[in-house]
Amino acid sequence: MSGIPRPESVAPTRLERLAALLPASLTGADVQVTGITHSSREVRPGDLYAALAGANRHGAEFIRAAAAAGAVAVLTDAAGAEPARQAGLPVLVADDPRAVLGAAAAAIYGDPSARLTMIGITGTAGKTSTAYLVESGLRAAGLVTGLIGTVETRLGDLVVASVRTTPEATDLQAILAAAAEREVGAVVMEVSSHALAIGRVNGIGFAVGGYTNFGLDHLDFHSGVDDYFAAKAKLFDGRSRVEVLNHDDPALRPLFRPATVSYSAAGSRDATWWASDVRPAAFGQQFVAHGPGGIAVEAGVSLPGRHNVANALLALASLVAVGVDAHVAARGIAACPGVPGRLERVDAPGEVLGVVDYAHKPDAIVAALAALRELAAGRGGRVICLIGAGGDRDKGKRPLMGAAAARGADLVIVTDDNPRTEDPAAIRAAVRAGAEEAVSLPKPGLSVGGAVSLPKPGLSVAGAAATKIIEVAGRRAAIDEAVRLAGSGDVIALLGKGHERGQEVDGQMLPFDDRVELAAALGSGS
Ligand SMILES: CC(=O)N[C@H]1[C@@H](OP(=O)(O)OP(=O)(O)OC[C@H]2O[C@@H](n3ccc(=O)[nH]c3=O)[C@H](O)[C@@H]2O)O[C@H](CO)[C@@H](O)[C@@H]1O[C@H](C)C(=O)N[C@@H](C)C(=O)N[C@H](CCC(=O)O)C(=O)O
Ligand SMILES: Nc1ncnc2c1ncn2[C@@H]1O[C@H](COP(=O)(O)OP(=O)(O)OP(=O)(O)O)[C@@H](O)[C@H]1O
Ligand SMILES: N[C@H](CCC[C@H](N)C(=O)O)C(=O)O
Repeated sequence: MSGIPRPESVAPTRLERLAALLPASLTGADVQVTGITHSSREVRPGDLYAALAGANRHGAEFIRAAAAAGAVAVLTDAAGAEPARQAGLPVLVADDPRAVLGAAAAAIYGDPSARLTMIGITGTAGKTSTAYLVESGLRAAGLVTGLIGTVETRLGDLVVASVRTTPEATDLQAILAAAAEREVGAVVMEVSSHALAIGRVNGIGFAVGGYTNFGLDHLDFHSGVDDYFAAKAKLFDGRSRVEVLNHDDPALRPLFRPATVSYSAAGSRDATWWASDVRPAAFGQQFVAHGPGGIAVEAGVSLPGRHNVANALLALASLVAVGVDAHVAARGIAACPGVPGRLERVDAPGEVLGVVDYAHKPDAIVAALAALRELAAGRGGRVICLIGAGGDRDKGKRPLMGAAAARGADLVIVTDDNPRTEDPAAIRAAVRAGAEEAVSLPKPGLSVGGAVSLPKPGLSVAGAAATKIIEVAGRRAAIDEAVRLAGSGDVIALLGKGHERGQEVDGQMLPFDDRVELAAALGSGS
């Protein structure tokens, strides 16, 4: 079992009711169900098992296993109906069961999102960071909070590791019902493009939908950039009462409407919320947030980089939209101690600053390195960047990631990041090719803050003449090499793995935490 929380008590729902609601046709007895899952491995007694057609298998193959585990009925498509009948279970047949899964789960768990203030955050980069800042603001307002995202799921004091960024509809509705049981008042959740595309958040009305930015990612899942954009746009199809969009990202323009709340870290006064007087404060930053009616709030964020001013403004605008006082919200955001694996400082002695960041796509690399370059400049040091790309994922982004690293760092060490089933040397070669191409071209100015300048796929990227590029096989060896090459004042940035605790090689998850490895290497002086 995955450990995804379920509610303690659930009022039984009759299949006839679900059949009328979804709609679906019922064959067999009108039994009652007390839970729902899409995975035979997660079935609990009394569950409705949703047997879905997948990219690899049809869930109908697992109906007998689900029945053995205690499933009392099946929700499926026409192809799954016969296997369900053969297993002796009543069956609900819907044209597209995945599309109605959210509605079914919401009905079974008593429509929990209607009892919660829901804040959904989408965007290519910044969802996790913004969600933590929102949660901190909600807490400052005295609410019991829920947070659902890539790193973890938190319901009040309960913390469980997340399986993915946005849970499947069945799991999500169970988590929300458990949240409501635990007196949670407001939930902030990351909404991935996968989730919107396959309907994981169907059945949820959001008080706020927030959008960080649109860049290059997940073209292994989406058929193209337009499809990726259309998936994210679904959060703004009427399901979010207030829509908060990044004014600085021109890609979001098509989604702007008269009632849109916008924010600008670049300080555009055309935005509803805009930042001025951005200044460094220890590792983080302070700024003034200007909002509707001429309000000006002293604000801060404990993380560096203009992109984190953008994340903080989005958090502030979202909090105000759900009724939190702007000053309270700003205090809460500033009090957030940091986000696991997002520009996270490594605790180690010495004159080298070690930072771990989850940047694993081009614009995140641009943003992270821009933030660290400012810090390095203040320390009179260089930026040493360690970068790899994940195996069995979008191959198109690899050279662009290499190029972004070369443009933002003084020294790039190309190494491995979850090679999965691929040849690590071939992945490194693709990343390195992009980095080397960038080095051969003139270095451009970098712009950050939503409108991160991002090389377009297929086009040449502007360069980084003075940057040195080396390749080291094996992440541990690469970290040791980074520490060996670092001098006083330098910043070592390990990009790509952030909060991850494993390195996936050939189907095996080997324990590996960048934060632990870098601290050890810095501590021993490698
Ligand atoms: C691309 C994608 O989203 N795929 C999802 C899809 O998988 P699929 O269609 O391939 O399913 P399948 O493996 O063919 O199996 C078919 C059905 O049989 C069921 N099954 C399968 C085996 C078994 O023993 N018992 C069983 O019941 C499965 O649960 C599934 O419902 O349906 C499954 C559930 O029905 C999801 O678990 C699965 O997410 C996969 C695991 C996944 O990795 N998704 C990632 C890419 C994802 O969602 N990422 C986003 C974004 C992250 C980011 O921003 O970086 C996220 O929100 O995490
Ligand atoms: N607003 C932003 N604009 C550009 N880059 C950002 C922004 N916020 C964070 N980043 C960068 O992207 C990385 C991932 O950030 P975060 O986890 O907050 O985003 P995410 O959207 O949840 O990412 P993912 O989908 O990869 O889980 C960070 O480590 C940082 O380098
Ligand atoms: N949710 C993302 C995370 C990628 C992180 C990076 N370390 C990699 O392995 O590419 C994925 O699974 O594609």
